Amino acid sequence: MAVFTPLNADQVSSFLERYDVGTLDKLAEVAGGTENSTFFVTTDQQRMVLTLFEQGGTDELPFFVDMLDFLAHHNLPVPGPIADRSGQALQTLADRPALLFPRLPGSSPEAPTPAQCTEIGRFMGRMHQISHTFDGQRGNQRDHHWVERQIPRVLPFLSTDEQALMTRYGHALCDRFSNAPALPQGAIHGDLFRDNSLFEGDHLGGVIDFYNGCVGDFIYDLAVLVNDWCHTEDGTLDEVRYSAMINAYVQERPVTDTERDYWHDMLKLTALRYWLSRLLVIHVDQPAFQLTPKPPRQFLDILNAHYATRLSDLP
Ligand SMILES: Nc1ncnc2c1ncn2[C@@H]1O[C@H](COP(=O)(O)OP(=O)(O)O)[C@@H](O)[C@H]1O
Ligand SMILES: N[C@@H](CCOP(=O)(O)O)C(=O)O
Repeated sequence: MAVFTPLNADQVSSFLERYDVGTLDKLAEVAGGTENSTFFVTTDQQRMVLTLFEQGGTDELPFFVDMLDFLAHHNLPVPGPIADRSGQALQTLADRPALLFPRLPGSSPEAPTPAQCTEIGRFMGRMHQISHTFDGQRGNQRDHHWVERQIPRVLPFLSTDEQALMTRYGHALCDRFSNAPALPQGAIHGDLFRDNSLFEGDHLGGVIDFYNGCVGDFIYDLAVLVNDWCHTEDGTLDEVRYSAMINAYVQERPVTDTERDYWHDMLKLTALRYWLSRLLVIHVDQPAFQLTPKPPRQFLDILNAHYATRLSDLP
């Protein structure tokens, strides 16, 4: 997908005059964006990314700015938004809210190595370890309450077998989490798929796309990570990647007994969350822009894999 709102070099040059970042050398549209318009901006001083926000709900942008600032100040490899000369990060450009970020190095892994799984597990453990002190407020918009509300919206589009599975799994999981004690919480990424990470070899260059970021259950974040990073093409789960990831995670943030108790159901709940969100994009809440939809089936396979084979417990 190309950008939704094109910009020319004059517009960006005068935009950059608000900042202390040098003068424009090169402007390039980023083809891979799915929700926003993204540009690589290079000046005589630095490499940056400019994002124009195309979706509604921009009143939540200050939360994302605060969260990224917080994480960047704790030396995590995330793009802390660049502020203008008056200290303001959030701007307007071409009638869209706009943010300028440092451009982080690397590319997203397709088949992560165990060493990359160790790195990303360590990143998430460190992020969670510090993030219980983050005081921003935004609840998890894709938790079990959301799952429960969305199930009836997609059922009409499923086969009889899939309807039965979604109803059975959905009710069991939502029931379990509705009656759960409070799980440890803090700032979480909420969508740390491989395509939101950048690696140079086995070194983590950075983590991007925090727009599902919120204050939520730490093991929700970890389960999203495991489901995307540790499944193979045929939907089976790779124990080598999994062990590398969770062992690195618990070295940074030890988990509690309650988290261990809920872990396997959290893996299932988050698989169901993506089966649902991908179905919604195709059948119910089609985006304003034409996108190539991601396959919902992948997450049904992961969900079934969790019911068929229990991964090892959290250390
Ligand atoms: N800070 C960054 N550093 C390097 N590349 C980035 C950065 N932010 C975004 N990108 C690149 O831009 C692409 C689209 O950005 P993303 O925030 O994921 O947009 P969208 O929300 O539209 O999917 C990413 O896949 C990545 O290649
Ligand atoms: N990583 C997700 C896309 C983002 O999820 P959403 O619920 O914010 O649409 C995926 O691969 O489906």
